[in-house]
Amino acid sequence: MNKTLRKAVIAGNWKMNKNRAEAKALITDLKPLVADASCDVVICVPYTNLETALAATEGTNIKVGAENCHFEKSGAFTGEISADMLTEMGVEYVIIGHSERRQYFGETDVTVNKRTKAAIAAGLNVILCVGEMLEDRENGITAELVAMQTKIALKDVSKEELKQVIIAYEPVWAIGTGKTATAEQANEVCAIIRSVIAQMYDQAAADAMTIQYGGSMNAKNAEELVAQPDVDGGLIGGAALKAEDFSVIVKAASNG
Ligand SMILES: O=C(CO)COP(=O)(O)O
Repeated sequence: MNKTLRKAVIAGNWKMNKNRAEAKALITDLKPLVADASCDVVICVPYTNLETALAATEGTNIKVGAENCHFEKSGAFTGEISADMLTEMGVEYVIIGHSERRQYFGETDVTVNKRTKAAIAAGLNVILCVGEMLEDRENGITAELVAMQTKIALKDVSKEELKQVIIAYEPVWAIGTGKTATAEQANEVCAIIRSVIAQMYDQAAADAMTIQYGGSMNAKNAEELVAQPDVDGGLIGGAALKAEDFSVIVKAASNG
């Protein structure tokens, strides 16, 4: 399996953090620090910061993403945002199926699949999140669960469309807890996801698939994680809110 076949992607997930002034300041600090990155750099920000982030990153190597989108094109869906609304603004990425959406907002594998397909159809790049809860890991069903999440999320997504998808493996027990998966654990599950892609599509598609790790990745542990053969970068929460820390992770992925 040749890691050089795919590009590492470091994506920040700001979650529900930063007002517009803070967003602008963070991006201003970040720009020079990641300007020479050889991996892709993405920041996924709250809807209210998208316009600010797009303006602040113009002409740079930093791409902008949203943290979710709805599966319908328009209609009576109070509080939702469609994929077309995002692309119209110039947004290029969207996170779909984050565990916080699944845990707190009733997101299911089926709605993750619908949102993934809608985002792809609109031309967005999808960061598709999968990952087990601590209980699942303790019950020894991590591989089965993550395989199922991946298969349902990608139902009816063609091999061509798959090029618009990045998968983020985020063990729920490692998110925001300071408890990182070991490099071996992260690599093991990323490799399982890759084998699911090989089964669903083919080996070439699996080899080309960017699979990130996410969950308490920080400036200290990033290097070891992104050096793993099946880990192609990361989806970063807390550490993405600090320009210096995020840039250290970007540098680690540029070398890894
Ligand atoms: O959920 C995450 C990224 O989507 C990870 O969050 P933390 O890096 O804060 O653990």
